[in-house]
Amino acid sequence: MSSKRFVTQLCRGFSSATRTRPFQVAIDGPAASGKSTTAKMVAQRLGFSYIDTGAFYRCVTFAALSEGIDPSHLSNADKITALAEKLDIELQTVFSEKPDSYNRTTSDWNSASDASRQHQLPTTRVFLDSKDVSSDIRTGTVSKHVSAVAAIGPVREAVLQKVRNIGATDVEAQTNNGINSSARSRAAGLVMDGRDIGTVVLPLADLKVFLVADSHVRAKRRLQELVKNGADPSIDDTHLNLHAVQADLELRDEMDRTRKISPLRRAVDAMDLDTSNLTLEQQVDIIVQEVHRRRSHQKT
Ligand SMILES: Nc1ncnc2c1ncn2[C@@H]1O[C@H](COP(=O)(O)OP(=O)(O)O)[C@@H](O)[C@H]1O
Ligand SMILES: Nc1ccn([C@@H]2O[C@H](COP(=O)(O)OP(=O)(O)O)[C@@H](O)[C@H]2O)c(=O)n1
Repeated sequence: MSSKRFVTQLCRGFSSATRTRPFQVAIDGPAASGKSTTAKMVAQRLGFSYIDTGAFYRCVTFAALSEGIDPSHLSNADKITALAEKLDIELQTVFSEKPDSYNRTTSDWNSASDASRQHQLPTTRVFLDSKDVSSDIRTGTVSKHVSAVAAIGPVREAVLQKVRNIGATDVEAQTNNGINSSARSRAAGLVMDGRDIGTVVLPLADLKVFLVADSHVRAKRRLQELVKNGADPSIDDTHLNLHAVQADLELRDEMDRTRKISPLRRAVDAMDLDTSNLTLEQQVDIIVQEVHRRRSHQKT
């Protein structure tokens, strides 16, 4: 299918002109700007479903590397595309099912204990051909190669097809008012994060956010996260120092910004949000409040 036709279908699937479709929030931005953590928390607060599109590109990269295919060789593009088309990728986000946590405000959150906060954070597990690869896809090796994989046009089409299928399942479940503990059937809306969500995947999203943060701040946060998750430099080529992490993020951003197809770009109608001096809770509050504001306008 041609890229243009595919995107047209995707938009139709997610963006009919009627208000029966779920409210869509598109979050884009550079690496480690806080997209996925913020998106999950926004989804939890609002009872929306969540799709991490970066996880799809990471899965394809992990699968290619596992098969000994080097993504930095352009001649391997066909092999990587064939892999992308056949892989079965599933995301499972576990949300707190307590309805009151959807309405929690910053002051509630600040008064909660650390353990209780951690307990309430949603988590996403990623399954590749039914195997849990949530940690495998976050290694330094995968991060180093993922931008090359994401620059291959037919790989992007294969990923979009998979994202669209998941989104369509969400829409169907939401239309049927099915609410259960699965990430697939949370009513009312969808939050998706990535690099081209506001520009290509959900061009008619009800709210587009372009999340940025100073690259030094991003590197500090990413390094902390890698250490917390037990990154092991002996089995991974992660260089666990600030300078190397910052250089890796900046190189990936440059590749993502300058690729020909669906580059990382702020949508013209996106709201800018710089998280450098915000807490996670503050950035979530800002987005949740904006969703409430836009929804109340839509009702009137
Ligand atoms: N405002 C913030 N203050 C402190 N840490 C943050 C903030 N926003 C995000 N983080 C942390 O930064 C790291 C990177 O965020 P993440 O959501 O993974 O970014 P992205 O999805 O854009 O790569 C995570 O460990 C996250 O918890
Ligand atoms: N919509 C998307 C999402 C991710 N990607 C690619 O996938 C990579 C990994 O995305 P990610 O969101 O997991 O990366 P982090 O920002 O979490 O480090 C990005 O660097 C992009 O190359 C993309 O091209 N388009």
